[in-house]
This record gives sequence, C-alpha cells and structure tokens, in this order.
Amino acid sequence: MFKENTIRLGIAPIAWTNDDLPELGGENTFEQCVSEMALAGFTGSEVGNKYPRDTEVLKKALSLRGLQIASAWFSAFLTTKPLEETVEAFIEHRDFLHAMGAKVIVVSEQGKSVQGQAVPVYKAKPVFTEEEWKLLVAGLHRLGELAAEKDMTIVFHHHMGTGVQTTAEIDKLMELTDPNLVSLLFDTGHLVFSGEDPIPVLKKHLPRIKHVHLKDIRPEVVARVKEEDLSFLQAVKAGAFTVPGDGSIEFDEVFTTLAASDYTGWFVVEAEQDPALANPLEYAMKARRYIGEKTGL
Ligand SMILES: O=C1C[C@@H](O)[C@H](O)[C@@H](O)C1=O
Ligand SMILES: [Co+2]
Repeated sequence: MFKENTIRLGIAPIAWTNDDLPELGGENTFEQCVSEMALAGFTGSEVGNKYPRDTEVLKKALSLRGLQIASAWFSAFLTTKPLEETVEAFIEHRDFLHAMGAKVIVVSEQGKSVQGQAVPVYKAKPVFTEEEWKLLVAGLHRLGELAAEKDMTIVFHHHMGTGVQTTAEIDKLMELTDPNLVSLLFDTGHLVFSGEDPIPVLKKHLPRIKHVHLKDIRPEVVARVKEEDLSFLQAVKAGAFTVPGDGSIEFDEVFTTLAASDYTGWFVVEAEQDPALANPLEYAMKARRYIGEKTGL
C-alpha cells in the first residue's frame, strides 16, 4: 500500500507516563517505556518528561533499542505573551530536536488554551479574535523561519480546548499561513473528539501535512464528556482516547488517502489513557498489529 521506505512507525511515551497528568503512569520508568516501544515493533518515539535531556545519553538509550526521535511537542504562547519569550524557548527546543536528528517540530498554540484547566473542554474552548489570529500567524511564520535555519519544519498541532481545534479553524490557519513556513500535523483523535470528519481535513490539506498522530476515540466516553461537562484531562482519565483499532475511527480511508499521496515521514501512535487500566505494552502491541493488518507496514 505505501511506497517502500516512505513511512516510519513511532509511538508517543504519553501512554506510559502522561506529562499533562503526572499521576498517570508516574511509576513507569524511561527505560521501561523505550524498551516496550521497541518490543512492540516501533522504531521511533516522541519525547516525554522522563527522557534524559542530555542528547548523547538519550541517543545511546534509543540506539540500543533501535529507536529514533520523531519529534516533540512545543507549547507556543504567541497570542498571549511577548513573541521573544516563545522564540527563546523554541530555539532551545529546536536545537535539542535537531541534535536528535528530528526533521519536524510539533507546535501547539497554548495561549488561551483550556487543555490543562478544570473547565468543560467543549464549552470553554477559546475563540481567537482577529487580533489574536494576526499574532498567531506572524509568530508561526517566525518559528517557521527559525526551523528552516536548521532544515526543519514546524507542524501545527490542532488540539481540543485550543483556538485551533475545529475544521473551520484549521482551514483558516492554513489559509493565513505561508505553506513554505507552516505545515500541519494531522491528529485523528483530536478531530473526531471535536466532532469533525477527519477525511475532508486530510484531503484538503494533504500537501501540507508533514506529521501524523494516530489515536482512536471511545465514543461513549466522548458522549459523557459532553453530557457531564468534563474537562480535557478528565476526558483523558476517563478513557476518551485509545490506540488505533480499539475505538470508533475508521482508519482505512486515512491510510489509503495517505498511501496515494506524497506523504513521507512518521505515523506516531499516540493514545494517552490510564496505564493502570490500559497496559501500555499490551496496547502498543495492539496498535502495531492493527497498523500492520491495515497497511502491510
Ligand atoms: O500531541 C499531543 C501531545 C499531548 O501532550 C496532548 O495533550 C495530546 O492529546 C496530543 O495529541
Ligand atoms: Co497529538
């Protein structure tokens, strides 16, 4: 289905230890996490808070297990803080990822985000003013230029509880930004959680999609999140997300559309849930098996 050597399969450490909710998987060590990623058949990882920041130490631990760093999340505050604050933090993050050999940098706008707050994630989602959109676009162009200095690309992460969550907001961001400076991360779970159809988003923005997060949704939990006005983190704890193949998302068209495109890069399985309820190794293996069956990868 996919052309040879175009896709690499990674998995995010968030299923072992959750940076947004440290009580989930606090007992799981870095070594356990990366060993189990490799055991499940993945060759890449994103970065969690238990990962060593010394690039040589990290490289050694990863290469022993046949793993590479695909990317890592960066929180930008372009709509709420002076640009230079985000730029300074971004340069440090970019240089770390560059030293680790990554080519894409995941950027999320956390200005006004409610993803970490104890408020209803649907009702309290921010809506940017035109002034905030201008700040976001100008700031992303600056980050895109800084990434290009190292031959890297920023991939914007649309996300629940943020100002870029819905199809309309993604369309607007893509329209307002320069394709040479700002690419898109396609995250199946966040789109479906928000109530979007992921396929039109994928098809419309395919040439700009440079990174993919594969996560599935448990619709009965999402229904509860709406009914009970739960926050994003309560939703995660309740099991809104799971690995591809374990929820309601139909991945066939996601895979066939990407296979027919020029996409080359990482598919990162990212399924944060409570590791005490969903054994991370078991779920990583389940995801790997499902992707293999659907794609031949
Ligand atoms: O890419 C991601 C990183 C996490 O920190 C985030 O909350 C998660 O939902 C996600 O998609
Ligand atoms: Co994601």
